[in-house]
Amino acid sequence: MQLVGAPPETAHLTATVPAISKPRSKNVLDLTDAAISTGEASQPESSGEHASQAKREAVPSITLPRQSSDVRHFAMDMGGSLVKLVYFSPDAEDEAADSLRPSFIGGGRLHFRKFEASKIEQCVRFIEQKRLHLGAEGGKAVVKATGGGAFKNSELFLDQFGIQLQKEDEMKCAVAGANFLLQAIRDEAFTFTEGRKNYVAHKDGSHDDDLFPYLLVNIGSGVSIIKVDTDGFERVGGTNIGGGTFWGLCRLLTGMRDFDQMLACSAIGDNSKVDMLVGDIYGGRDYAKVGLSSTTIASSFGRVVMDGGSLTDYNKADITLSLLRMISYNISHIATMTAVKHDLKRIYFGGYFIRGHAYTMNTISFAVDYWSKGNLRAMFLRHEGFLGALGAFLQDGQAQALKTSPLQGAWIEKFIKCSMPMSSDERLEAKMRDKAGNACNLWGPGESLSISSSRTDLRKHPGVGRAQSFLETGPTKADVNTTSINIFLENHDQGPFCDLLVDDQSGLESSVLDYGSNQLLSKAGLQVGVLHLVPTLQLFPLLKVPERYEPNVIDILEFREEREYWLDTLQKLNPGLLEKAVASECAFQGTGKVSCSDTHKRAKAFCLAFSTHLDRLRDEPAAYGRIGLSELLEMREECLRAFGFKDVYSAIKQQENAAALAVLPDLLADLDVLHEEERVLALIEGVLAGNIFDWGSQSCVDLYKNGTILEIYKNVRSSIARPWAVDCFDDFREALLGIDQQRTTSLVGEKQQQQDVSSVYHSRYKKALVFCDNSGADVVLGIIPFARELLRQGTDVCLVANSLPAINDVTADEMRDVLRRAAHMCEIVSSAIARGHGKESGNISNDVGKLTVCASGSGSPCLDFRRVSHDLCEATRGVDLIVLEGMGRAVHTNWKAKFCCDTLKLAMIKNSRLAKSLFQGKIYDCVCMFEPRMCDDDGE
Ligand SMILES: Nc1ncnc2c1ncn2[C@@H]1O[C@H](COP(=O)(O)OP(=O)(O)O)[C@@H](O)[C@H]1O
Ligand SMILES: CC(C)(COP(=O)(O)O)[C@@H](O)C(=O)NCCC(=O)O
Ligand SMILES: [Mn+2]
Repeated sequence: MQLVGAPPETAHLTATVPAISKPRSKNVLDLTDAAISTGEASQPESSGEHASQAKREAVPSITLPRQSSDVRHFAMDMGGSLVKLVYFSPDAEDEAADSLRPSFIGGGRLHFRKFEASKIEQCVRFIEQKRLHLGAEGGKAVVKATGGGAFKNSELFLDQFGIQLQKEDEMKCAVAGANFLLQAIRDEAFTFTEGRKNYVAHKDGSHDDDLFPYLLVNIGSGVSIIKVDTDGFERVGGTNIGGGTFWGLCRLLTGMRDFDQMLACSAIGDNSKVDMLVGDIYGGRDYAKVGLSSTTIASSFGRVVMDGGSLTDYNKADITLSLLRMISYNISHIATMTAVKHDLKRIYFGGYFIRGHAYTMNTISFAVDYWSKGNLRAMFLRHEGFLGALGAFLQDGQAQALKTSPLQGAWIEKFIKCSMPMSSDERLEAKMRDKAGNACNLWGPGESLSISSSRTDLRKHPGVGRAQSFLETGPTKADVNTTSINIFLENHDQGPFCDLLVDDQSGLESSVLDYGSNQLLSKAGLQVGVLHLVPTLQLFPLLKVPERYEPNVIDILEFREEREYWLDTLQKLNPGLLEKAVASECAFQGTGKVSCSDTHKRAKAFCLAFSTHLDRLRDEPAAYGRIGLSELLEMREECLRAFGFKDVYSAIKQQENAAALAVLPDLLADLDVLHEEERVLALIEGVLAGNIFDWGSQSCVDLYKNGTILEIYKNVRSSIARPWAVDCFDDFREALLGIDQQRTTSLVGEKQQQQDVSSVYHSRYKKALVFCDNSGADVVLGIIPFARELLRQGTDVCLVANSLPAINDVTADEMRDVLRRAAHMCEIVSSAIARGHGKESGNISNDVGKLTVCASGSGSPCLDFRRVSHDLCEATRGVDLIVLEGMGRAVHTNWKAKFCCDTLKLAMIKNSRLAKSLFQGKIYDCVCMFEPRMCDDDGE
């Protein structure tokens, strides 16, 4: 093989168009592609008491990937009970992330915090610590503020920071926040019935009739009831009996001060001890004539007088529950009547009172259904408490940008879990506080920590939450109740019992368990009720019906068995992954760079965090929104990254690439002597055989114990016989080769004779996007020869690979490297690369297509076409063939996806259950699915 035309080492293989930068003034936020995330990963925190307190109160942050980094903004909603703060942090500060994800530069996140209004000094200190008060280039930050506190605290902010709060109307802000969330954030709204969240699909704001008009019931200290329409809003009602009423009365009657403690306490209450029920009045009977059952509350707290009781006679839990029901029912009643009066069909409940609390939401849902006679369903918002603060934030000049930016597809959610990456040993000290508030090590010398579940406190609270300790011996679990509860942890080495406060419903609140400055257990570990999202990219332009696109083939939310199978499967893969994660860094031991004990701890922490998410999903499948297997697999990668594991399979990928590259020239020579028709088959077989190298599948990992990659490849290669489980090969060959004059002649004339390959036929495709899967034999011996054939026949080829590592998938950078090396072995590849750079090179004719590489924007083994890189979207120009390779990209996701051009899906199925459920097949079956273009405007 002649070696010509290898591009210079520095050359880039991508022929992507530079990102289109939108005109943007300094103080205008660019909301394009915004999304939500709770990740603290990009937020190195100061470790002070207040900072960590505030951190525990985080809710999902919203990512604005297109925001320029010189804007500093924050906004506040200063209510009667709570001060809500929304602030923006540019991603550019996060150097680690920058180096990893070039396409996300210029992004940022909106973070959410709350403070008690009576403790405004905590909020001030937080702002100081975060340096939020400092504007761009040493100037002052722009601060929008709403709520009464904006007036009340005006001087405080002027004195402290020299900041003049820019006051905004409270109703306007609540509405702006709600509209924004409902239109732009996927899975923001949900109904809640019998403990189950059902997300409400809006058509991403593109169809206003889907959303407007609606009634917004904001339950803060008091309640505002607002009618919202496309062109404005009106406060049509309200009630003074609100969240503040509950908080205040409960405090008076029970002595408790903490709102969440109150909610937790109510969980074990029995309101019939305090409330007068219909049955109490009717001698145990129903009042059937008007449809009241004997158990209906006739009079909240009415029983007290009946019993002649005084405060000390009543249990705190009973009082609390009675209060919670009284207030929730009352608000729901008024809200429903208001909706009916204004003929509104949609009713959303917001405000911090709801607190993501299951009982509150169940009560409201029941009451709305009851009073509307089944005509209305209560809907809730994930960012319930932050409508006003978010709305205030959006008042800052950027509201215009929001109105003009095309929302559809711009704000798409994705979930990440975990806390920020840990680098220092100090951070690795998992800390928790004992009863006296002193920090004690979670990992003691013997690392033996257990949850003593014998405590009656735990038994009393049947619950949905779950606490876990992570030990050498495996996790110990204890059930906890629905909000905060003391779990007594016994640290054998350290002695003391420790309190672990678990918050499960909303994930907003505190845990006394802290992982360094990192709150491993509260955020990453016990991750409760919070959706984590990462930057949104763009909708892939070649999707046939974007509105109906659903990446996942299996619905793990709907089907319990499927869900449990995949949760178990991922759980079982954890120990092997932990081993690989450790090996990926400990191999470098001795260079002084990585401490192995640090690595071990992070690996264990990763396992704990990820397993905890899996457990959480077992208990509450919709906890993180409508997620599928693709999101689970991605969550695993995000978790690894968050615990500092950048590329667990890096060494393996390099070895496999080298081994495969060593035999590439021979393979190419073998292929070149084949007749074109046989060659196309051999090439597809090669792709399918190469796809067996998947370190994410347990069966494959077991297989690798029995041979080298080349042995395995050869074996598989020789046993890949047609017909495959799904076999559209003939159609593809037909589509590729076409029946042109030249080919017909050659077939008729000299069928058996070997030919000068480059002149036999011309591919019918102008440009192919090939979505590649794994490193090693897969890309080198499967994809490269296939792509080379297309190139030789004049098709331009863009090889699309991950932006970030995921299992052993090839990344775009690795792809460039592999191609550079392949170019030394093959003239076609080197010429095609040069042509991809706009150069002519070598003595190959201009018939050779252009070869480019493009990063997909993904860091997952699957692919969600709702959010791919801008570069990829640009690369779709002129594409008439899409090739999706691998189980993750072509089967788990996109099996049913239809595109506006011919599509070839190639994969080996490395999971028995999947093979069975898709086509009654078995493990290692292959699929070669070919789907001709699906456009309505067919016919050129
Ligand atoms: N951690 C908490 N501390 C205090 N109140 C809380 C907490 N969580 C929820 N609440 C409830 O939320 C109410 C405040 O809701 P919010 O929407 O912030 O209204 P406001 O703007 O009037 O302060 C409180 O009166 C209380 O009922
Ligand atoms: C993560 C994967 C989708 C990657 O497959 P690929 O795209 O490389 O073909 C696959 O390894 C998988 O589904 N694993 C599930 C676990 C198992 O079968 O053991
Ligand atoms: Mn893969």
